[in-house]
Amino acid sequence: MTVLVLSGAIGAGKSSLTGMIAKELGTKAFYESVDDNPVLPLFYADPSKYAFLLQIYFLNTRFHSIKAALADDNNVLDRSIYEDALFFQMNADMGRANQTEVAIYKDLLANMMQEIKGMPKKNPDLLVHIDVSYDTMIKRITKRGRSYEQIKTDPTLVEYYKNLLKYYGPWYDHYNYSPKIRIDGDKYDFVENPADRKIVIDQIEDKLHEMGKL
Ligand SMILES: Nc1ncnc2c1ncn2[C@@H]1O[C@H](COP(=O)(O)OP(=O)(O)OP(=O)(O)O)[C@@H](O)[C@H]1O
Repeated sequence: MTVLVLSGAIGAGKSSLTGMIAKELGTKAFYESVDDNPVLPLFYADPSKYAFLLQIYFLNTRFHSIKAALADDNNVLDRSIYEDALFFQMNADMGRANQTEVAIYKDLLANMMQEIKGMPKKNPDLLVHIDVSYDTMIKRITKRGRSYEQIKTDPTLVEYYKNLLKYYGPWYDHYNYSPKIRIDGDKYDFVENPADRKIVIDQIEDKLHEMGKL
């Protein structure tokens, strides 16, 4: 039983790589559903009003998929629950949530994680983190074209995205729930280039071999 979890900034390619890993390893993919998230467009339009509600929404949906994934056999999840606290902390630091909201969120998250501790598997086996620069992130966000994420429509997102990348470095360094591997998302275009895809998949499989999971 092996559970992999992907992490990385907006547009890093987590969902695409999740599908590729699942296909290669013959495992089941769990996707965060973005397009039917009713709070996300509200949040982008008015972050201060909806930051807390958005976190509660994500916490709930991620808890659903994490429970299903950890109770089942070999799985790949396209986003880790551990990154949500990073997003919320950053939004709070930007003045979009108050300390009471942060405290309630952290308490609820800790309470939910206690429930996971009682499950057969408590943590993922491997975190696959995709590193991207600001330029790559913007290229992918533009290519994908979700209207509310575009910096052309909302120039304040430039600061939001740059800030997010600043939070991701220390977040990855401190992550210690499982072994981890870093993928260079600038160097390897695993979506468009089959040779790059093979290199990335090999890196992940080598890591799993090294861990005795393959
Ligand atoms: N905890 C969170 N707080 C605020 N916004 C979040 C949070 N989690 C995800 N988002 C937002 O949800 C959207 C989707 O995020 P995410 O990075 O998971 O998917 P994605 O952009 O499709 O990634 P990828 O291209 O790597 O698959 C983005 O607009 C992101 O800013």
